Amino acid sequence: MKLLVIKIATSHEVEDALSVFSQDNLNALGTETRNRDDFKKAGWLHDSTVVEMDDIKDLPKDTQFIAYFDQEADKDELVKKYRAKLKELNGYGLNIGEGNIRTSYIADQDWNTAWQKYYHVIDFSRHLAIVPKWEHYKPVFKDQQLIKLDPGLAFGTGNHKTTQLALMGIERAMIRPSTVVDVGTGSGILAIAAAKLGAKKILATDISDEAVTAAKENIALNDLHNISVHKTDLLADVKGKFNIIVANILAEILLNLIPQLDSHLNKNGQAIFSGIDYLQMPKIKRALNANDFKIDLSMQQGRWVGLVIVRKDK
Ligand SMILES: C[S@@+](CC[C@H](N)C(=O)[O-])C[C@H]1O[C@@H](n2cnc3c(N)ncnc32)[C@H](O)[C@@H]1O
Repeated sequence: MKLLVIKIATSHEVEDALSVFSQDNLNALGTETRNRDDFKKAGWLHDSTVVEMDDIKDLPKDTQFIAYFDQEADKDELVKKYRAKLKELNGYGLNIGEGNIRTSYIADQDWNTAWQKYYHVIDFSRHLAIVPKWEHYKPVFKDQQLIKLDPGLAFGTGNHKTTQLALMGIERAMIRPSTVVDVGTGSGILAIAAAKLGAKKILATDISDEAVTAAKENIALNDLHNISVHKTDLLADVKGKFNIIVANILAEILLNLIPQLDSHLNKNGQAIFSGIDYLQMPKIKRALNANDFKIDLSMQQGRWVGLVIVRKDK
């Protein structure tokens, strides 16, 4: 079966009115709105990352309103009714934006799993591959470690450059079985990677309830028993010292973590930072220097910087 899709380029001022009109007067099967502002804020609200606006397909100028109808519905009649409604709303002094209306047909799919087609195996490195839980993958090297993931649960699918820089940092830092704390664990991907690369004991922290739940589910999926998950702000309430501290969070938040490094890192401990926009590097360098740390290795992919950090006297 197919669905008729009507897309209107409009403004946020009329999205509620269009939604009520579609459902109450036109018997739409469903409606959806895509606001430019939501895309901008999404990263900050949910996982503190900057959303790359250029990467978003079909980014609306203001608001894109989408309504879905049965394929048998009269397309021309519906378009006519939407045009009249927009004219009416404009008459009330509301901004209706561009007001362009486009129609198309799409296959009626299982919406709960439709997003799965965007996630595939990431054959990341000699040592690591990230495998969505519904896919099968046979490594070429027998000892390549697989991180099984339900990527729908929280930030940390393995696709983002910042996660990949952090993974590279862990690979470099893990030269012996170590204790690790993963600050801002999201899906748990970095904690799981650390475990698979040979860490002894791992603590994963996150400020968000959703991330804590997601990380626990993904850890269970990988049948790992040496990772504990704790809800907290950075390293607040975390006791003890670690060989490795890894954190993939925005620079503004990493600046608050830097003063906590000394009391949570062993003598030869290393911190791995990712999620730093290259423009924020001077601030990070100043803060590290002021806290007696230095950069041992710097990696960059696009605008994102990842760091391996050690004490100055090392
Ligand atoms: C960019 S995601 C990183 C997820 C995963 N570690 C990865 O590398 O893909 C950042 C995570 O940090 C968490 N976070 C943000 N601020 C935090 C804070 N102050 N303390 C702990 N976690 C925080 C967010 O909830 C989110 O899960």
